[in-house]
Amino acid sequence: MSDLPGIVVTGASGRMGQMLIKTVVESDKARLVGAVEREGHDWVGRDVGEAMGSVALGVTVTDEPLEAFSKAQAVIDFTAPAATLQFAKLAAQARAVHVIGTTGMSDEDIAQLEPCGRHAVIVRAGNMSLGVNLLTLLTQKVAAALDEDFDIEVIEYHHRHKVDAPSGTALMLGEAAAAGRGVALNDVADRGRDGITGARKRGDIGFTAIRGGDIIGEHDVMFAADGEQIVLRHKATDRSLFAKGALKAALWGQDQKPGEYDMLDVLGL
Ligand SMILES: NC(=O)c1ccc[n+]([C@@H]2O[C@H](COP(=O)([O-])OP(=O)(O)OC[C@H]3O[C@@H](n4cnc5c(N)ncnc54)[C@H](O)[C@@H]3O)[C@@H](O)[C@H]2O)c1
Ligand SMILES: O=C(O)C1=N[C@H](C(=O)O)CCC1
Repeated sequence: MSDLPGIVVTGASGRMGQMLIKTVVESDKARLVGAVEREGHDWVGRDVGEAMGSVALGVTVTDEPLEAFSKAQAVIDFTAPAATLQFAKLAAQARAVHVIGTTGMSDEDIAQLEPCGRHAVIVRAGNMSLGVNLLTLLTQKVAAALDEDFDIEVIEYHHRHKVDAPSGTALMLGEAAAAGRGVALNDVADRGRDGITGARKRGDIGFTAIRGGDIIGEHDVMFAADGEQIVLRHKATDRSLFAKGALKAALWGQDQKPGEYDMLDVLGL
């Protein structure tokens, strides 16, 4: 039996779930020990490789997360907020590193992770890519250098299936811009304009969400003043980017003390 860290992937049939399974199986630094789907899903009870239309991997998809987590060193979880909250408690119980890529979590949801982080390592980020995490630092720097003559707008573009807005990445970038300005994002965020909105309020950080086709994920941070604009942009062209970042976080988490971390910690940025 290999002593490589054992990984469970939740939401195994999802866009990210399948990409994560492929990434773990192809890695020589980890092994796949479990695949979890929701109760009633037609993949439950099937070999996950075969369910993905490929060769058998010897891992049967289960709807019993605790049983799967107890055999693992890490859980990689890109699912939905309610599932992630349940998985956080179970990963803490199993003392497994919990890598959370799920977005759309409310402030109340995020607060519920705190007790879990006392027992296990949690790494959570709305975007696991090096490029976006670097972009948060650049955004903070540019926002700090410019005054409120520059309106800040975060524009995000995603595929037609995405269910949450603004994207987790857009919120990370908004937080970074707010930090650069020395304000709390919740005090200045302008989300979802419609109708007679009135003119833009000075100092607001706006969010625009575009949904269509198969766009993997694109983000612009626009600083717009009279006579000039600066646009910082990240474009993801392959979902494996997020899966590779998540696996990196799961491995990094093996050597950390219980607590809540983000990708800046993992990447040492
Ligand atoms: N942080 C990042 O880098 C990053 C990158 C891409 C996507 N995401 C986020 O990951 C999440 C998933 O995205 P997706 O495109 O793969 O969505 P998806 O809808 O394709 O997959 C979600 C999967 O979760 C499963 N699921 C839901 N509830 C479950 C439960 N209780 N138990 C087990 N499985 C459950 C669903 O059945 C589905 O297979 C979204 O929140 C998305 O925004 C984050
Ligand atoms: O496909 C998605 O959904 C993505 N979600 C993340 C977000 O909300 O920012 C990262 C990009 C892809």
